[in-house]
Amino acid sequence: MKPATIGETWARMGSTLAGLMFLWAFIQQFIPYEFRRYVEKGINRLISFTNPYVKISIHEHMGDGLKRSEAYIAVESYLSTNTARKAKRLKAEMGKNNKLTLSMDDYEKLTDEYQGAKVWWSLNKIIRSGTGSTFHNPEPERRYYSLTFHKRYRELITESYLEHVMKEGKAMKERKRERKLYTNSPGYNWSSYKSTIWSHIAFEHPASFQTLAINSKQKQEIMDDLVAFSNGKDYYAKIGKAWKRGYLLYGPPGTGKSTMIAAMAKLLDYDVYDLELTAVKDNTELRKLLVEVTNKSILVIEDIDCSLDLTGQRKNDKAERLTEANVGEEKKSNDKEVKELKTNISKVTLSGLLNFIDGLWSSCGEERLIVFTTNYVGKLDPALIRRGRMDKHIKLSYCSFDAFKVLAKNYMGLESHPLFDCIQQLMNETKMTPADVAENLMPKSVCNDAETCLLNLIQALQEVKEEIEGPKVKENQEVIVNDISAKLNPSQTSKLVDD
Ligand SMILES: Nc1ncnc2c1ncn2[C@@H]1O[C@H](COP(=O)(O)OP(=O)(O)OP(=O)(O)O)[C@@H](O)[C@H]1O
Ligand SMILES: [Mg+2]
Repeated sequence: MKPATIGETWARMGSTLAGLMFLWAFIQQFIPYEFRRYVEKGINRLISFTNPYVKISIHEHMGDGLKRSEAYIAVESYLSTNTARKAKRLKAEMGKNNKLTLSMDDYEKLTDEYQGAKVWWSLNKIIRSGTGSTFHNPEPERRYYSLTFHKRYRELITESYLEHVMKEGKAMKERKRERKLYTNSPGYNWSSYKSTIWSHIAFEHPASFQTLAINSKQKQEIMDDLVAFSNGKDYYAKIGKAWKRGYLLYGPPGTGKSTMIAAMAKLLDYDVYDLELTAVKDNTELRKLLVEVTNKSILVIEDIDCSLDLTGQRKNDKAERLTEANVGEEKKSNDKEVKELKTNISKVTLSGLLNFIDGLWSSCGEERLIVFTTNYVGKLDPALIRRGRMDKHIKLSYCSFDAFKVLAKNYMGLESHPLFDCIQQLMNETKMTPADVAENLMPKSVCNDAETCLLNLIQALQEVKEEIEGPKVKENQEVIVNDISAKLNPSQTSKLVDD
């Protein structure tokens, strides 16, 4: 008799195993559970002994289940390039620049080849039943990728292919990354199987350092500082400091503090975490939030003077007043309000915040900027803003002529105009925020041209000056403006005076 080939032997063993499995499936319903488990274990051992394939699982959530595993995310990105070409069932999601990104659908399989070795990837999920699911909180699903390959490639796959997948996947993720704006919104559902306690949207703010209207020297200095920080990994390691930097932006409302944060995020391609401190219950919750902040990000606390002590203090004061007035008819409603006020007071303390910015917790994660904004720098506790915590203090002030030129270029495409001299003179004598200047430069109707916008601005500047110095200024200024206007456009000569 002719000896069987290796292929035939495998085929025979496979069909015998399949027959045994079928038989087992039929008889197991008549066998007690304990015994069934024992037999199943034996069958699995037998299969793994005869099966020449190795399987590696990469789960989406590891350990405490809060954070998505980096390995899973890298595999997801790595496979996404193959997915569009090879997979038959795909999932589509809106990605960067409103482009659809495709990824494998659940239970789909893909093949890949690496240095002559063929591997199979599949996306599977485990559904945890019995956790009391509802319509709004469905059963939690745990996804995982399975990688299958022949055991003769074990070394190649575990030592080289997986490293290649991680490296390529991370690089692809970086290329496709879209910036995100995170918030710890108070109405957020803190369900245990959400992957993060922050909620986010895509961050597509149009502001950049090119459009930011501040003194050009100050702008260059800030940009250089930011770029040096983002390239400073080795430097921070050398000096033994956590790779983070604090910025305090202060100045009157409408001087561009929030706009600058958007410009910083665009320059460095960082995510923004907008921390609403008053919505954080206590220091423990603060720590939880901060541990979740990813690298390459800006953690922002806006209006820091209103966020911490002061708000808590004001609420405390009101609660105390209401408690004192607890007599007669009002007692019941006051009691309710006191209770509400007391439960809503954030128990985050200054020391809790400082501990995070500067203490041991500050070293978790790297390449992070922390930005505080305030209108009243004098109200802040000096401990909070001392150098080392807030390394760079940036004052944003009223609109200078230099800053006005940036706005004129952004809003009207103008680099020079005869009216600029008059505006420069007025700007030296008055104070107007960039937000107000920008508003005056916006056309108020479709037929408004650049010159009308500039005249509007001059009028607004005159009004501000008049408030400071009295009406005599206006008369003098009108003469100057009308002279220029008459030269520019005789038909509009008396526009300002008529207005
Ligand atoms: N320096 C600036 N450069 C360009 N635009 C500016 C600047 N300052 C203000 N603006 C414009 O004014 C608007 C308000 O500015 P922004 O919100 O950045 O001010 P802010 O300093 O954060 O104010 P607040 O203290 O009230 O939060 C922005 O939408 C922006 O268009
Ligand atoms: Mg702001």
